[in-house]
Amino acid sequence: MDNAENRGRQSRLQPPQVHAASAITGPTTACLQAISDSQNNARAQPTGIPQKRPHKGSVSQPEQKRKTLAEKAGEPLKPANPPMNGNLVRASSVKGSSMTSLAASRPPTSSRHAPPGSFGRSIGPTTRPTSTGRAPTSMGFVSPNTRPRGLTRTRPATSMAHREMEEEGQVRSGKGTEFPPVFPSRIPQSHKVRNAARQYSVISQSQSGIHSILEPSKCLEDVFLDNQPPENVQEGRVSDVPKDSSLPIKYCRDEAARGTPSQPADAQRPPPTTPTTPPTVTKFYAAYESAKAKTKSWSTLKASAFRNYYLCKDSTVTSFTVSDVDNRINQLDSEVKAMKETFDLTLADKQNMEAAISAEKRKVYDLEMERQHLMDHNSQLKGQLDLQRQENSSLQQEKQSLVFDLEAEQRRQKYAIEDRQREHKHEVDEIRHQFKGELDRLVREHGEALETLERQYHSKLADEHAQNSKELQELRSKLGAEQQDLNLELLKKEREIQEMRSQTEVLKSDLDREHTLKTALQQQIAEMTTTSMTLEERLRGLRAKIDFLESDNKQQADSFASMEARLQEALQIAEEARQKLIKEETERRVLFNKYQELKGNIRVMCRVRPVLDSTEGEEARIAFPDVKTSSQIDVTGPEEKSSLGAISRKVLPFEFDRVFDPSVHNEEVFGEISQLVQSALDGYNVCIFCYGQTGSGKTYTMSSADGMIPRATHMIYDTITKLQEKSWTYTMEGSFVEVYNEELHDLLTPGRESDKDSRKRPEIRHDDVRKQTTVVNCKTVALDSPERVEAMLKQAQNNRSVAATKANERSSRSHSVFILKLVGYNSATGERCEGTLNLVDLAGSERLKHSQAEGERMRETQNINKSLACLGDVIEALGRGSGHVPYRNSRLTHLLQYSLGGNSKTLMFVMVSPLEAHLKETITSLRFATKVHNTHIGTAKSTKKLGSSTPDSGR
Ligand SMILES: Nc1ncnc2c1ncn2[C@@H]1O[C@H](COP(=O)(O)OP(=O)(O)OP(=O)(O)O)[C@@H](O)[C@H]1O
Repeated sequence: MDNAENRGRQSRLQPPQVHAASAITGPTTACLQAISDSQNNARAQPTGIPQKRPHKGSVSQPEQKRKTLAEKAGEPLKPANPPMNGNLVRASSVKGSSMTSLAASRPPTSSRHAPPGSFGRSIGPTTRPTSTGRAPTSMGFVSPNTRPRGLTRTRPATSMAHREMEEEGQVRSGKGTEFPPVFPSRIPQSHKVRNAARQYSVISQSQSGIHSILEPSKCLEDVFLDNQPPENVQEGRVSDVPKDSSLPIKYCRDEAARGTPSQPADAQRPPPTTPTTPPTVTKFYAAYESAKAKTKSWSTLKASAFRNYYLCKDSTVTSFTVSDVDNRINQLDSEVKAMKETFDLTLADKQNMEAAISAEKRKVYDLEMERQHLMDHNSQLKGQLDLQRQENSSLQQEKQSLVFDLEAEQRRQKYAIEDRQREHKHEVDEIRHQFKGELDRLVREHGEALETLERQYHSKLADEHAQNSKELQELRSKLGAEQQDLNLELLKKEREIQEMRSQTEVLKSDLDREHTLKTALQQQIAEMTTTSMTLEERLRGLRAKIDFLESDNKQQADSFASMEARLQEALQIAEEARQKLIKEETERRVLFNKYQELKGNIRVMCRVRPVLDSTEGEEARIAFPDVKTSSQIDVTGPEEKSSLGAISRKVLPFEFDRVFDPSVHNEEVFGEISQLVQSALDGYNVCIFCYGQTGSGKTYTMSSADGMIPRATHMIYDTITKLQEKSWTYTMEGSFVEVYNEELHDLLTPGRESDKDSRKRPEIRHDDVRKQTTVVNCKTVALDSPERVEAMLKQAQNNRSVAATKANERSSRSHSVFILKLVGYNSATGERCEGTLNLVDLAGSERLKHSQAEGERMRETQNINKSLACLGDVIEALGRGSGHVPYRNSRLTHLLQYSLGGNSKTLMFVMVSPLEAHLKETITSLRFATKVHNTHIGTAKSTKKLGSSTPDSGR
């Protein structure tokens, strides 16, 4: 359609009559206005929807005679068909549904104005609320681009279609609801083609599922703008149009199409815009044009045959082709068949859609029911809430009233309490006042009574006091006299005690002196006895002389005087002799020490024990060749095999300070060491130790009943006793310790408590000034009698035995040291001396090389090896005169530090087993002893070397 033509036609449109317009209901007016706006604004916005058309197999129905606008206006208004409810509108957008089917499926009771809360309310054309925004509906008809509307404007029934078109524009022009084909003969070919194209599009799209209610409106708009629309087709929404609608707008169009004068509308309307032909339409237009050429004659014939309408003044039929009627009829029949098929398909679609609609309806119904149920529930809840609120408010009011009551009660109670307090205060004041008076009275009475009683008691007390004082005075005087007597007696006794003490002291000193003098006098007496005897002889001679000289007295007196002088001379000589003796004792000590030094500070002696019984095994070949000096021992060594296979045994000679054969007893042995014990008494540190393998006789030599220790102590007692004559007094203290695994243990502490508590373990302390060693945490026994020494040795032996029981042969694996401290004082000369005698029983030396011990035994062996090696190192260092002597390398040498060097004297006994089985150990011990012996200092023997071995005759 060209624009000029449209414009011309539109200009002929008459505005609706006022009365007719007034008869239109609100929505209809709004619909008209929307249509008008739509047409004026853009042709692309369709406003008309074709009326429901019957489709009963025929292509078209003969049109009813149309009434003019005036005729229509003259008719009474028919009641409008029920407006399309939401279901219908929604159904219009369902794929494949047609307007006819929609109209048919519309429920007869549906109302355009659905009740509030119904589903239709959300989409129906009801009056909108005066709001600027439109609430979205459940069906989603509201577009975000919805244009603003007037506040009071009624929503037209076709507004949905208009909005859809506004939103989607011409893009969706090819879509739409299927509607029956229209073949108006008065429609220009272009419109026919367009309608055919739309029809085709509708059919095809209905099958493809794309459908819209808007498209028919546009199609009709395109058609009816230029031509009269068929009856029952109304501009606007389908749902708004009744079946036999005769709305003024249609007649306006009719009038305009027929040229009936009408109100000029061009002045009020903007010129319509040229519609844009969609590409689909263009395509089908071309197809239709080609088909038109073929069916032109048929169309003409059809028009003449079926529709006299085509023979009107506007008819363009110019010729008729009669000869091809049958053919055309056949074609028509085929077309009709095709159309029938199309309608059948449409009907099927319709049924499908109806089923879908009914399903949706059910859903809607269910939703509606659910919503209704929810609303009911909500209303119930609301009711409950209201009830609760009412209850709450009533409770609040009740609470408020209670609060008021409570406050009032509190106030009342407060006032009552205050009143009570006041009353109580008054009462208390009154009572206090009364009691105060009463109290004052009672106090007064009490004071008076007290005063009376006090006076009475004072007088009584004064009497008693006087009496007591008198008695006390008497007693005091009595006690004073007694005390005085006692004091005097005490003083007397004290004086007597003092006198007794002084007398005792005097007697003691006299006794000492007498004791001293007694010895001297005994000598003097002896001398005097001799002298006396001589004198007696002389006296007898003198008596004879007296007898002879009886007559000569003077001669006798001279003789007595000379005798007196001789006696005095003898006494003087005795005193001089005593002084000389003391002096000689001191000189002896010096000379003895020098002698010991000349003999050497370290001496080595060898002792071979006897074979105890025959079960001990074969006896080794040990010889003692030097019978005179007894200083050599020859040991026949083990068998040796020469390169020629000859077996020989070497004789190994060893020479020491003294060698004791098995026949020598402890007494003789002690005779050799007694000089060293004397050195200890003289104030020297002496160390005597026994070295040798287990069972070689170390303990026997040292600690047996007649061993070195008891003999030394006995000798010391004897010497001390003798020295007392020379004004020497001695104190003697003994201690017995054991060195086991490089730890000191006290053998005199019962139970070995020191082993349990490390704080009580014996510790070595050296006094570098006095050159003395002290063992702290160690029991020291004052040995004031030989019995104490024996008891001490017994206890030490017991303790060591206990340990030996627990640790198996403990005595063989520990060093025992008997320490005897000797402190002497010479009261005559004031000399003082302090010496120590150490008697050491070393652990068995055989473990040095041949032990295969493990674990605890290995530790013991290592400690024994270490201590014995350290002892050898110390002795070697002393022999070399080394500035540093490694005393601290072992606990044993540390303990014996001041008994192994300096002015100390050391004696080593090397003990030898006589058995052949112990030969190796014997030779080892003798070699070690020789090494020590060769380190002698200041002795000629120290330079002695071992003599060459004399080969024994082979077997
Ligand atoms: N000169 C001797 N005369 C007689 N018997 C002796 C003599 N020497 C040792 N005996 C005996 O030999 C045995 C072993 O002696 P003793 O226990 O003194 O050896 P030991 O070297 O001290 O051993 P251990 O190292 O195990 O203490 C003892 O029975 C002892 O009485």
